[in-house]
Amino acid sequence: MTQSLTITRPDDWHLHLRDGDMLRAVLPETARHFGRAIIMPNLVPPVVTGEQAGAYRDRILSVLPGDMTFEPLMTLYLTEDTDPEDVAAAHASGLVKAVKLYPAGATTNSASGVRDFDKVRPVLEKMAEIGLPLCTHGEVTDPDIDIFDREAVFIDRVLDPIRQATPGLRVVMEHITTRNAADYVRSQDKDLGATITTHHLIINRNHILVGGIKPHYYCLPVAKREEHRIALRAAATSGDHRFFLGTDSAPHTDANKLQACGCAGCFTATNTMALLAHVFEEDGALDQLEGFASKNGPAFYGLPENPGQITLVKQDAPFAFPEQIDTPDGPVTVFDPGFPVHWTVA
Ligand SMILES: NC(=O)N[C@@H](CC(=O)O)C(=O)O
Ligand SMILES: [Zn+2]
Ligand SMILES: [Zn+2]
Repeated sequence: MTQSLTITRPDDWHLHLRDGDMLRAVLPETARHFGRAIIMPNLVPPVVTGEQAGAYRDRILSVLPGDMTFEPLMTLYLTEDTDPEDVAAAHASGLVKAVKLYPAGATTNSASGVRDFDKVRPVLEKMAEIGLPLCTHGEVTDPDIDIFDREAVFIDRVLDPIRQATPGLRVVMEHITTRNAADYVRSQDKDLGATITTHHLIINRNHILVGGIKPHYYCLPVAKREEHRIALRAAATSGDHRFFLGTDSAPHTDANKLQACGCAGCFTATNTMALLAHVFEEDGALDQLEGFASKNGPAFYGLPENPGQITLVKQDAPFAFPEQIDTPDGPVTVFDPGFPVHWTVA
């Protein structure tokens, strides 16, 4: 029996498109289903100024296939040298929709990130004044802190102090992976939201480590215990408008994933909407999928919802997604949930 679900065209509030050949190869995977995406600025070198964000936006649009519509929502990479006036001008022109905080060394291409949070105080104050959201990679980098605790410690040591010191600053906790993060979001009555990835709704740390190491499940923040995955599922499917989809689809070639020191990132752009339909149905919450993927994000960012719709269809036979996307740099493996998926986007 075929079942179908039509929802407002979704957006992706946390996406890595990279640049050059990789950008050209992965952009259609997102633009096929999503109307817009918040584009992460962690290129090499990073997208720091408004001028750089404008040039990157042009490069994205120049490789968008002619039969697709897609709006890249640009972000700036926060450094200790970021100029508050440049940020304000990039926001005022409509180009930039958020500023991204990477603690230096926390993740892929974060070397130019922030070490001394006092140095970015003037930028944060300007952002609070003009209503420009801060997106955070919320992990401390202190070598003494266990990697599985780095998100929870970030909330206590960095995020909450920043928010207390900067009233009115709007923050999106990106790719949350713990019950602690979901609870923190729920405990705050304004100016705070969180994105949740597709893969963190599906895998826990056992999937990475049991029965042999699975590099394609390795991303940052690393997946945590099962109780945290369950807490994320509860948050995503609850209808609470503070939680919305940010896939963190992060393409790396297989050559860069499958080596002694492999890159962090799961590539989920291709099958995210099908996987989410599976997950939300499993939790008896298909009616909440549209809020999570298509409504809560625009509401947080103060943007209209997308005009179009997509239809998800459930078939009797499992749908075979491509295992890899070919790029001139080499293949990129598509996230494999490890179970048959009967949903697909019509
Ligand atoms: N999530 C990841 O594991 N990787 C991201 C960086 C990030 O979002 O932290 C990437 O750029 O590859
Ligand atoms: Zn991150
Ligand atoms: Zn990311």
